[in-house]
Amino acid sequence: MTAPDDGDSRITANVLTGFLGAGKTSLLKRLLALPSLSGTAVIINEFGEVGLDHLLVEAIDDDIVLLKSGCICCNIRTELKDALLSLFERSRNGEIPRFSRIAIETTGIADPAPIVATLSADPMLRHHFRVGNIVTVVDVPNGQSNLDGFVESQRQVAVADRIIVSKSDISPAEDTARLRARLEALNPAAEILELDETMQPDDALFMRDIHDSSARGAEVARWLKAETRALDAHGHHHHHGHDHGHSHHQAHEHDVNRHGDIRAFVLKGDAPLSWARFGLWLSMLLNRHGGEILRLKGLLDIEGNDSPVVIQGVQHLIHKPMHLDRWPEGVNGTHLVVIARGLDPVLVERSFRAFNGLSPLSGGLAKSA
Ligand SMILES: Nc1nc2c(ncn2[C@@H]2O[C@H](COP(=O)(O)OP(=O)(O)OP(=O)(O)O)[C@@H](O)[C@H]2O)c(=O)[nH]1
Repeated sequence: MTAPDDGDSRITANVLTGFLGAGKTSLLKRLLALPSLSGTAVIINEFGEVGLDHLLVEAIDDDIVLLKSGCICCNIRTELKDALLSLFERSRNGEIPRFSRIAIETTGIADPAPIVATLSADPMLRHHFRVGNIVTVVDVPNGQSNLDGFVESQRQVAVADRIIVSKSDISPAEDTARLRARLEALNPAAEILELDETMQPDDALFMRDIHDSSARGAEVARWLKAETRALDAHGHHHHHGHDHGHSHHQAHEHDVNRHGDIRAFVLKGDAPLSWARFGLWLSMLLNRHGGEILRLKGLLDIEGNDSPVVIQGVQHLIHKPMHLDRWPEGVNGTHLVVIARGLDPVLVERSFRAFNGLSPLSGGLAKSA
C-alpha cells in the first residue's frame, strides 16, 4: 500500500448502476443536461444484442460507446478497457472533444464491482482514470423484490456512494419509506436521495466526491454517521452500546443490517495505528476475503499524523489513501465502515485489534464510545 498522496489530475469515471429498468438512463440524461456535466463522455453497457439506450441519450452521442456484451464479469473487462483507452486516445488526437469525466452505465443485472476493479486495478486505466462516485438507482416499485431475489441488486447497493430512490412519484409513501430504511441498513455510509423523473438532479451527484478536497469533510462526515446506523462487529447498534447485558444471540435478533448475508459493521480503534501494520493487516484481509468485502471506507488515526487518513476500497482494491485536514467534530480515532458478505464481523474485529496492537475487547462485547 502506498502512502497517502492527494495530487491527482486524472479523468473521473462515475459508475451508474441499478437494476433493470430502475431509471439509470433517465437519470443519466438529466445529469448530462446540466451545463457542468455537458462534456461528460459516456459508456453504456447493455444486456442483450441490441442497444437502445444510446439513442435515448442523444445529447452527447459522439462520445458514446456502447458495449453490447451480456456478461460484465468476463469479456466486458477487456471491452471496457479498450473502450476507455480508445476514448482517451481519440480525445487526445482531437477526434472527439476533450473530456474530464466519463459516466459508465452498467447493465441492470450486473455486479458493478468488477467494473470498479477493472478501473482501479488495470495499470493503464488507473494511469488515466480514477473512480469517482458510484451511483446506484433503486426504484420503489421493484426495489424490494430485486433485493430479495438478486444478489447483484444487493451488491449494487452495497458498493454505492450515492443511492437514488426513483419512482416514488408513482408509489405509496410507506413503500418509499420502507425501501429507504432497508437501503440505509444495507449501506449506511451512502447518501440516499429520492429523485423522480420530474426532478432535476444535482451535479454534485457526480462531481462532489472524496477526491474533491472541498467536499471531503462532508463526505467523511457521512461515513461517520453511518456508525450510528451500522452495527459494531458484535451486532450491536452503537447508540445501544450501554446494553452490556446482551448476548450475541440477542443482539443478532435485532440485526437490521443483515440482508441475506450482506451486512455493514464498524471497526473502531482506540489508539493510533502503525501505517505499516495496518497496511499489512488490510492486505492480508483482502487477500483472503477480498471477494466478500464489498465496500470499506473510513478514517484512520495513524501514528505521527495529527489529521486522519481517509481510506476506501471496493472488494480487493484499496484506493489511494488521502489526508483530511483535521478530525471532524467529535471524532477521534480510527473508524472503519465495512460492508461484507458472509464474513463474521467478530472475527474481523478480533484480527484487526490483535494485528494492530489494540487490546482485546473485554467480555466479547464491543464498548460504545
Ligand atoms: N414515474 C417514474 N418513471 C420513471 C422514473 N425513473 C424512470 N422512469 C421510467 O422507468 C422506465 C425505465 O427507465 P430507464 O431510465 O430506461 O431505466 P434503466 O435503468 O436505464 O433501464 P435498463 O437500461 O433497462 O436497465 C422508463 O419508462 C422511465 O421513463 C421515475 O422516477 N418516475
